[in-house]
Amino acid sequence: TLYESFGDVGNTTFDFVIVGAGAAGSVLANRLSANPNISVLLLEAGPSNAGVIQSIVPMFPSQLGTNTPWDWNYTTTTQPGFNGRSINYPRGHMLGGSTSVNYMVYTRGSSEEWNRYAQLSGDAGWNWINIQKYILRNEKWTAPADHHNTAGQFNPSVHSTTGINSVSLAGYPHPFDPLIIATTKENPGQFPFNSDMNSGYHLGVGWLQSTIDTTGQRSSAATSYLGPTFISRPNLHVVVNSHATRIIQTGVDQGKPAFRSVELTQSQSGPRIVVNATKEVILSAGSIGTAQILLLSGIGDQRDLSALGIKTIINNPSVGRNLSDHPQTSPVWYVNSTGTFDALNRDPAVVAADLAQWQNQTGPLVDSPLAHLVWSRLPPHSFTIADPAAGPNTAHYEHLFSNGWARLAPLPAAGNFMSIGTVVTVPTSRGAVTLKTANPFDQPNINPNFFATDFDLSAMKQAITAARAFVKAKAWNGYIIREFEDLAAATTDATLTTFIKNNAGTAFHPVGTASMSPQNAIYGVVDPDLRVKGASGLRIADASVLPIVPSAHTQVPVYVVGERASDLVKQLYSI
Ligand SMILES: Cc1cc2nc3c(=O)[nH]c(=O)nc-3n(C[C@H](O)[C@H](O)[C@H](O)COP(=O)(O)OP(=O)(O)OC[C@H]3O[C@@H](n4cnc5c(N)ncnc54)[C@H](O)[C@@H]3O)c2cc1C
Repeated sequence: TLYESFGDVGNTTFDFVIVGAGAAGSVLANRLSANPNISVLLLEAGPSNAGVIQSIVPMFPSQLGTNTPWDWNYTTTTQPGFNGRSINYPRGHMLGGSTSVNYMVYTRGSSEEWNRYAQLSGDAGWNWINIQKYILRNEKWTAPADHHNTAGQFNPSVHSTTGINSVSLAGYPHPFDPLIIATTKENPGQFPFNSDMNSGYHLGVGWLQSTIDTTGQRSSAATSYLGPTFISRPNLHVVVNSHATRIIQTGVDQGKPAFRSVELTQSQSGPRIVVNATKEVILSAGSIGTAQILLLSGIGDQRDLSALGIKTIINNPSVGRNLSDHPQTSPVWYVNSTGTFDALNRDPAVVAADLAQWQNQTGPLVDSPLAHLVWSRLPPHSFTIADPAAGPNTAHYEHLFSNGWARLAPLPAAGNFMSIGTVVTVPTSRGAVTLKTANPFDQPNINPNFFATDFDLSAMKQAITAARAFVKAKAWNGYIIREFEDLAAATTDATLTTFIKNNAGTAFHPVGTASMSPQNAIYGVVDPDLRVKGASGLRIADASVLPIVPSAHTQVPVYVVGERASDLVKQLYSI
């Protein structure tokens, strides 16, 4: 049942209390409440997703960001690697969390990535073979909105049609689709075609798969795992506009502090309410939210906490540290086409016409602003550090094609564009989330520490050079007019560095602030079963537990975390 007001729930004790209704929290709420004898409270700080058209229409994620009620409106600390800029750092603030605001790219990562998670956590349960069942439970492969012939655009044998979260190929063609495919034929050495990058082998150029359903609507954790048949369960209580301010020690179990209470409020100045879990509290507030709640609750680096007057209950310096995220830049080209989505961003009449088509499940709005993806490796001798990729078949960088101007900076008044989002997917820089104050409503300090290492900047330069090589293929003659001015000015190593530092931002994939580590490791925040080290009754399931950012967009990995966490909890309590 969905509640706007906590007072309507009529109870303060549940089997499980889950904080955060994002990619992982929604999965746990669904899977644990499948047993009608188990009561679950799911707290979400943001509003409901119901009727939010900007979230439902796949083409509109750029309307869900900073200065909207659906974003946390975070900014980073000043980033030396970005010429001292501080950037907006979007995180979803609504039911479904960031899956309600994201760009819907569906990528599982390489098999090597998961095998590395198994190695880093000391638990084979996280390896590629063993997580397959969670991928299959999550994914519901569906026909794209235009029902075009998809033969050769994906490999049906690696997909599931029986899961819960819709995934499809693009439902509207882009003018450059044939040019991208022609490039893979012209230059298969550098840009080989990959018929399905979600098979465990992701290198190459492939058709984009997105969490969009067959009617051309976003499929999020809210529309799938918290869809009408699930959210109406009487034993599942979902309360929106509920900000968890801290977790509270409730006793000591076998020498460990137990945390089975959560304090929340429905407005900054409103009363604080305490809710209790008879079994567990599960934090799923994301890489920023979970770290902040732990620190506010006295779980963190004692030196930092005492400086803010917070009593330390578990002294663990790993909390909030080890933040890793993907840096991204957007090289842009002028193109000889009126079939880009730039007109949509200039002319309200085009928006109205496209929306009318979308109501009939057709037209350009049934897709996200992204198209094909390319996953590539740097040449073997182009870097001197140990290979930061999970293995020889894991990409160092990614290209994302967009059929228009895809920068956050304002669209120029004239011109048609193509963007190639360029992402370093194995960054070696590490940052941190720390508290600014002890007030739960003050933003924490968020420092992704972008381009803190030479490798990360060098990889970005090489990735942009590769994007330029891609559009040099003959297939693009007559389509590409020229590079956008700032890219065209980046002709030397120094000017390319300036271009990158002035333009780079986040690819929105922070992880690692409550990392899992082997059972007895003295670093890390959770054990491989995702229980908080040194605590009782407290688990974490969200992006924060991933020890390294995967060479992938992160929603699928986090859905897997949610599914596996659900299994581990159900097994432990025989439910
Ligand atoms: C703009 C954007 C674009 C992205 N694009 C893609 C993409 O195309 N493909 C992809 O795979 N991934 C993408 N991602 C990343 C992906 O969505 C996230 O990795 C994933 O959703 C993380 O899941 P999570 O459960 O850790 O956190 P979230 O999904 O962010 O959920 C956390 C939830 O906890 C709530 N919360 C936080 N603090 C509190 C509190 N104190 N009290 C109560 N509730 C709280 C939040 O409001 C939120 O609902 C994108 C993310 C963003 C922001």
